[in-house]
Amino acid sequence: MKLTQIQKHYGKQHVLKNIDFEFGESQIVGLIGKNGVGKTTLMKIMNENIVKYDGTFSKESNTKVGYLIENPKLYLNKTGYYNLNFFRNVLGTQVDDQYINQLIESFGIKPYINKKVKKYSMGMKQKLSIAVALMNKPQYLILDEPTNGMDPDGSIDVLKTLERVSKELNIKILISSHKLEDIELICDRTVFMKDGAIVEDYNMKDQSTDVTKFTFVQEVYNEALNILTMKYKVVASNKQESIISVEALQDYQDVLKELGNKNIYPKFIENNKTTLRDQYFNINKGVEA
Ligand SMILES: Nc1ncnc2c1ncn2[C@@H]1O[C@H](COP(=O)(O)OP(=O)(O)OP(=O)(O)O)[C@@H](O)[C@H]1O
Repeated sequence: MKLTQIQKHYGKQHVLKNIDFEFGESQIVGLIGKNGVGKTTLMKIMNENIVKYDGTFSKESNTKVGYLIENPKLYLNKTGYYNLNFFRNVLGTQVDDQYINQLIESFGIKPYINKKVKKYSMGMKQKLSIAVALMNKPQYLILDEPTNGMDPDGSIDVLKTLERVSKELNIKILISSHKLEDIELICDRTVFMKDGAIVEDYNMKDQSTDVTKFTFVQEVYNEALNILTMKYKVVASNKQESIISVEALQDYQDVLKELGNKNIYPKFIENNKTTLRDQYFNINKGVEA
């Protein structure tokens, strides 16, 4: 699944600006940003709910996407099992009972699957809604703020369930949130949005590692990123500030040569430690979302 140079306008409002995004190796990607930065719009392009935009969105043939973007549509007067079965029939998917049972196991909803949904807690409803979103056996799942309005315990339960489901069913998940702690808990990569643009792409496995941070002039940023990505492990990249961090380098001779061959000379190079929280506060200038 790949988005290239996506632009979206609503009237005069420029809502998405030059978005490039690909899942790559990551299993769970967090999309973080304040209200109104364009997270939902981006997700609706990925589930093909929005089809009018500039740029390209492509996915491998036969790729299916499950999603939970707007409020879940569950039949509250019916049981959890009825809901799963109903949506299987509505969608006309070919999934068998074994798949439904696997969902029930993976989501840990067996103890109350035969109870009416109106008796469920918010977290239980949310887990059922996400199970419904997987009824088409997708390879990708897109979730817009799945823990919105939940207390911390409920949120952790839903997130840990998602982590398990992602592994057991081998599904890649994109999850938006404005809560940093949600993202830190389960995501292996975080994409930060600000004012309709992706301003940082952060590999969570590399949290707190030593990095070598390059600052460039804006004009060469894209080319510098290409060169560095080919030869080095890019840990974080910030297009807006034209900063690229790679896994710490002992000396800079080789990298300066690589860049110099293309007439690219960094403005600054420094060795640093970086964490998700640092990145987040850097982007939002110390203001919590
Ligand atoms: N259908 C629409 N028509 C006009 N403007 C829209 C429409 N949908 C979204 N917008 C505007 O586009 C901007 C981005 O909205 P979007 O819902 O994508 O942001 P978001 O990051 O998901 O925010 P939130 O966290 O509040 O859901 C907002 O200013 C919003 O008002």
